[in-house]
Parts: sequence; structure tokens; C-alpha cells
Amino acid sequence: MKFTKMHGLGNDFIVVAGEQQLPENAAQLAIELCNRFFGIGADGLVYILPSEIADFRMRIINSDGSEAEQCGNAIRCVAKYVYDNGLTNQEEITIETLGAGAQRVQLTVESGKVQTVRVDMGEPILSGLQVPTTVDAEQVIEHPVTVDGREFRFTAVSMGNPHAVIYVDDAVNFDLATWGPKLETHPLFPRKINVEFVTVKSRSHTDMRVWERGAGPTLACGTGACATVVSSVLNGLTDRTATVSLKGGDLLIEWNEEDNHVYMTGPAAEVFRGSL
Ligand SMILES: N[C@H](CCC[C@H](N)C(=O)O)C(=O)O
Repeated sequence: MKFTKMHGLGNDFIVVAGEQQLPENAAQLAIELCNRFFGIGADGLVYILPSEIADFRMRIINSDGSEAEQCGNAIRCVAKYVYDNGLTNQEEITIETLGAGAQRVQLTVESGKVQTVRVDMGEPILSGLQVPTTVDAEQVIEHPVTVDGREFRFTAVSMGNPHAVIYVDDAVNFDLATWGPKLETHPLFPRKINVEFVTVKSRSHTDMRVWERGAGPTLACGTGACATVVSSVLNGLTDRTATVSLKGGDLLIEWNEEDNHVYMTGPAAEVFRGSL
């Protein structure tokens, strides 16, 4: 099995191309290969597959074996992979995901390699039951959730995958390990949830640290950055275009007023190639 190790701002993936469909044992493979001691080590296992509605299809399996509907950092890696490896020569392509259908992707190429990628991440889903949460409301904004006696308030946003955005005083030093897993698996979230802890720095800049569903504390989360800006606009805290600073680096997010789509711009990198 040949693979390419890639990352988007340190959110890292094992990328496998050439399969016609997801292998039966993809979940077990993800658990074994993402293990940072006994395997290759990564936040997720990503397959590039044929698509009937787009140029390519991406499926992403978290390191715990669960399949995610969408992954912002991985879709930028897939875009880089297909261009750098000559599977396309177009600088604007479409990639199909479970959670957002065929997504438009624009590549910025320098000396024949993709450096940055701008992805149309589609429209945010705000209805409580569709995120999903158990809250039956058009929008779930600053909704209380209590874990171990501590109350948090979250804003729920789906980008195809579910997110709970929580504002804290100091996201950079927030105790992710203690509170992340308790919120990820709270009964309010029927399919568990990605949790973003956010500190707003200005109307065009936030800090964010993420505890990811099925992967734990990652260095960056593309869909989480999108959810962060959507939530911050809904809460009147930032403008529609903002930079989200993650542990692994910055993403530029725009929630376009005309088409209601969220656009994410950021880097993608190849680290090494290998075979198993
Ligand atoms: N753990 C996420 C999938 C990966 C999302 C994240 N890595 C991104 O860049 O969007 C989930 O289960 O929804």
C-alpha cells in the first residue's frame, strides 16, 4: 500500500489514492495506521476516489476509525495531491465530500506545486436538530451545557460535520484535555461533536484551539475555523472575513453574504511518501 503523508497547518493525514472505493477495513486501517507509535501516525486516513459528480471524491476516517462528513485541512491536501501528482492540470477543480457534495477548489501554484488552496466549504447548517444537537431551534446560540459542574455556552454550526463553538478568556492556554472529551461526548450531541474554544482578538481575528471528534486535540481544524467565523458573526463578535489563528497556523475564512457560502484559504504540505 503506497501512501503520502501530508498536513494542513499540522493537522496531518495519511493520503491514499488509486482505490476505486473505500476498503472494507478502512476503520481498522485508520486506527492502526494513525497510531503514532505502532503505525505511521496521523490525525486521519484520507482516500482519494473517483466521483460521479465532481473531479475527485474524498473520504476521511478519523484516527478512532469513525468516518467524518467533511474535513477542511484534508480537502486542501487532496487538492495539492491531485495537482502535484499530475491527476489534473486544472487550477480550479471540484472535490466531492460526504457532507457538502461537489465543492469548488481553487489552487495557487508556484514552481509547479500547489502552495495554498481556497475551498468553497458550502453553506453552514445552523438548525439545531440538523447539526445535529438535541436542541430544536432554528439557531443554537450561546446555549448552556454543563459538564462536571462547569457551565459552558456553545453556538452550534455544521459544515457537514458538527461543531460547538465556545468563547473563553484565553483559548491559547485553555485546558483542552480536561474539557474537550467531556463536551465531545455530551448527550446534547447525538453524533458527538468537534469543540472549538475561541478568544476574539478583533473584528477580523480570533484565536482558536480545537478538540476534534474522533481525533482529540489537533493542531488545526479547517471546518472548525469556518464554524468559528460563522458563530462569531452570529454573536456579533467579528466581521464576515476573519483570520483564525490555530496552534498550527492561520486560516483565512470568509462567510460570503451574497451566496451564504463559507470560503477557507490556507496551505497544504507534503512531508514524505511511503509504502506499507
Ligand atoms: N474530526 C472531524 C473531521 C476532521 C475535521 C478537521 N480536521 C478539519 O480540518 O476540518 C470530525 O469528526 O468531524
